[in-house]
Amino acid sequence: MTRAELDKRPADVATMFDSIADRYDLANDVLSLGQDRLWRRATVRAVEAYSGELVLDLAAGTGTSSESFTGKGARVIACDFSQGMLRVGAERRGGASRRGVTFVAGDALALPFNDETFDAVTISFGLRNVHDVDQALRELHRVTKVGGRVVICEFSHIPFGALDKVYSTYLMGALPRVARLITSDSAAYEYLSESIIDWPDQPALAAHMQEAGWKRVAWRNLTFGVVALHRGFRAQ
Ligand SMILES: C[S@@+](CC[C@H](N)C(=O)[O-])C[C@H]1O[C@@H](n2cnc3c(N)ncnc32)[C@H](O)[C@@H]1O
Repeated sequence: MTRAELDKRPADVATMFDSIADRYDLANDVLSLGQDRLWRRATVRAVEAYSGELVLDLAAGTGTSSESFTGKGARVIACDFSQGMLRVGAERRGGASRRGVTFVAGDALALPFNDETFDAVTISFGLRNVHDVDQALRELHRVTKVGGRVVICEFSHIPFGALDKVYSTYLMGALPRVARLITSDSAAYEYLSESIIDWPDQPALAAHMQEAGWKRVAWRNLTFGVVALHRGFRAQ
């Protein structure tokens, strides 16, 4: 069985993602009923990276989203601590540095970048898996230039009781069973469901961001709040 527990020990999380790396993107499409593509497009629009800008895509995994940030000429550093996810990403692109995206191994809790390096930092479906969320938010703030922005795309909570109940039933019942058919590893997806249910809601995550130093924090819900996009700015 390959799964992390909710204490999210870094070695367990990295091993779990190593083990599902090959079929990770296919599983996303199926389990989200294709919604993941809409969520990724919304994230790219929120980051709005322009030519000459440098973007950090943290917990980039196989780099599924990373290349879309280069659309207007920005360069992207895709950083992750799972060697398996990085390997699959680099193999698919024919190298670790291609078409404006460079893969770099690194831990969100101690990023291998100087202060004020990036114009924009973003993390999609990664923050929930990090052992110390507040430390990761501080590290993202540290490596962002003054005036730069953060965009966090993460599973969240549906603010309507009845709909949230239906969604929780899907998460705990059907999702791990379908995932087993695709990845032969339902354990990693049981962790996914539990970690989503355990994750702070939209206002609580915004409060964590403010504590880490981010200003003008705001969010918007996607697919009724299944996913939320949080944004903030570095002021000093
Ligand atoms: C669900 S995947 C998301 C991948 C990608 N961002 C996407 O949207 O498909 C979560 C990723 O977070 C990475 N991760 C978790 N904790 C991390 C940490 N402390 N430092 C760097 N990456 C981490 C995992 O290795 C995994 O690739």
